[in-house]
Amino acid sequence: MAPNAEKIRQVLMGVELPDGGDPVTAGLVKALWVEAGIVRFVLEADSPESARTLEPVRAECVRAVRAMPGVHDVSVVVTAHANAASQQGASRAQQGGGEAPSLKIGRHPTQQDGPQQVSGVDRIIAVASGKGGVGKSTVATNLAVALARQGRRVGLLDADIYGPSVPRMMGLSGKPDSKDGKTIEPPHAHGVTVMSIGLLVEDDQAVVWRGPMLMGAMQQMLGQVNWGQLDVLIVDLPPGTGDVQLSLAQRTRLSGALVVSTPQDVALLDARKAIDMFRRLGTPVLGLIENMSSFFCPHCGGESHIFGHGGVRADAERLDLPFLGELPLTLDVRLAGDVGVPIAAGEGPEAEAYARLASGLVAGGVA
Ligand SMILES: Nc1ncnc2c1ncn2[C@@H]1O[C@H](COP(=O)(O)OP(=O)(O)OP(=O)(O)O)[C@@H](O)[C@H]1O
Repeated sequence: MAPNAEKIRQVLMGVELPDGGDPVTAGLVKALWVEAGIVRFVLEADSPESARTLEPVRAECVRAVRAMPGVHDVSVVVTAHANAASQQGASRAQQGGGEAPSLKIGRHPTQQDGPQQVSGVDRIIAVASGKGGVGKSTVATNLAVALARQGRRVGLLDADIYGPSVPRMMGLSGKPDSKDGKTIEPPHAHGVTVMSIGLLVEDDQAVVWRGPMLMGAMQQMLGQVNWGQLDVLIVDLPPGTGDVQLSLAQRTRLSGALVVSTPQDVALLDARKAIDMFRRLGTPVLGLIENMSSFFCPHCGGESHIFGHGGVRADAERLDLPFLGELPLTLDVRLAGDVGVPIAAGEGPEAEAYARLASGLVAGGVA
């Protein structure tokens, strides 16, 4: 069985620091993330100088965690403390050595007063989920395509820092261009203008970003990308209630959020946390969507409810929120996502389900 975060911490307490003690007790282990045998964390040093001395510790941490039964992938990155980096940046700026505007993603954010409108974009809808893997990116992608098929001018921003899957689902790869060195030209696919953190950084780079860098990256993807004129920008958020969600809701004028969940109790529990977060942030929750609602066996045609059924509708009623529909669990949806042609771009019952979802949002004036 794969170990949990607590077990990983215990093992890391056996790793020795050069001047004695261990990285956990010394408070160096940050952003520990464990899922299905994959372990990622940051060793955060006080300064760039001490970060350089931590390489042997990093290697030892990787070795120790990798030796644990059930672990099959370990990634550990050493960073210097965010405050140390920003203090250095500030002092450079004071000395007249401030950085030129750059397209490098992951810089610290600039100051702004309250939530901002994104130039040329009429509405921004965040697609959120409490739990990972419930199909949030699938819904965001297909909804964007379905809206575009109904004649809306649609953008899709993949802000899922920890698992950007929109490029694959939309069939996109390669770094986007910049004509003037200041603005990023986003690619287009299936009638949708798309930008993803996954198109801008190496696979494992953004995973180690902390709050300010995430905020900076979000600000750049909204403000430095040439979105053109859009009726609606769909933002695929990371799962949960972290820095990206907070930063987006506080810094950008959102029309609202759609919350995707499977009908399972564990997913619903997390979805309620996401709903609560949006309510506290003053972001309207536009409605709840039940994904993987029913499964139709391709062999016998029988219907089964693998993750239960109706739980999201019941929650929507209880929380007095709109229930926007049920989307089936089908092999074709998964295959379509894997080959980069979203199911909503074709014909059939799944595409019709997305078309209904899209027309409901258009009719309601939110998309
Ligand atoms: N209705 C569905 N039917 C079949 N497969 C689905 C369905 N919805 C999602 N999937 C598949 O489930 C997997 C996870 O979906 P997806 O990446 O959209 O989830 P997510 O909630 O965005 O995950 P995370 O945010 O944790 O990366 C993908 O392989 C996707 O193709």
